[in-house]
Amino acid sequence: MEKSNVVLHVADVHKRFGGLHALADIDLQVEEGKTHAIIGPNGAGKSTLLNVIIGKLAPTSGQVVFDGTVLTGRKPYQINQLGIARVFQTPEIFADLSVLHNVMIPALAKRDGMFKLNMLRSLDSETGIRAEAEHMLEDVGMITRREMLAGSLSRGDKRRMELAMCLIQHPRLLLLDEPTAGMSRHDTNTTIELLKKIKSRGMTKVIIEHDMHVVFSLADKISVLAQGRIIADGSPDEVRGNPKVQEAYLGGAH
Ligand SMILES: Nc1ncnc2c1ncn2[C@@H]1O[C@H](COP(=O)(O)OP(=O)(O)OP(=O)(O)O)[C@@H](O)[C@H]1O
Repeated sequence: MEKSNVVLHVADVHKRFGGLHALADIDLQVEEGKTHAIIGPNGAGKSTLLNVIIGKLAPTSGQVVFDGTVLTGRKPYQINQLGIARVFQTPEIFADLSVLHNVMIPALAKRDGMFKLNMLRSLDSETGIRAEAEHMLEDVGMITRREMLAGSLSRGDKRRMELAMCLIQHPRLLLLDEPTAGMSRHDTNTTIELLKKIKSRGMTKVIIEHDMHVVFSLADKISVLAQGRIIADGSPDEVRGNPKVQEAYLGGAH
């Protein structure tokens, strides 16, 4: 029996790419309202695991269960509709549209069941969703940039906009793939504060991150992947003191 506060359960997942066992025996339980970090050296399998969760990759065996619903076999947009949003390592945005319109599109897509091209024509008449998008942009500190073209934003601002694009969907689970990659220390700290603010609202988060400052600032629980296996699982203090983790990092690229 699964504990009732487990909202995401990756159960006995394996993923093979030909002869490569990229994920082996993965059992991961993410509790409601917590921030769960997945860390590990380069090539450990972190992105593969995230892609299995969001339905971009099918596991070779095992399954992913979200709030009692089996995700395995569903398409990424169906998984998104169940309340899982992902902030990508490389933001997926409409470069030629304004920041405000970019944030409105996921809300329209959620309301209508999927993205349709004719949504782009009706953006200006959607006053309710516009107001909500403005609210989200206030939240992420981007309201003054709402009329800028998304393609002209700095990398840090693109990521903030993308976070607003996720938040407007009111996901139950937010997946963050290296949310501070390529950011300056100042932008990284602003993002940490922003993510802490979201945490205080009770949203569950799974975060993949290389920057240990970010991981230890945010995570309630950490799972450490090395060569496709979870080698340690626990609170930040437990993981920090674990000799297997130190060995994996010393032996790896970090
Ligand atoms: N589509 C694929 N086909 C074949 N091998 C793949 C594929 N995707 C990933 N791999 C391999 O699977 C292993 C895990 O890769 P993955 O990208 O999940 O690691 P990661 O922990 O996210 O690494 P990084 O920190 O460098 O992003 C690597 O050896 C990688 O080369």
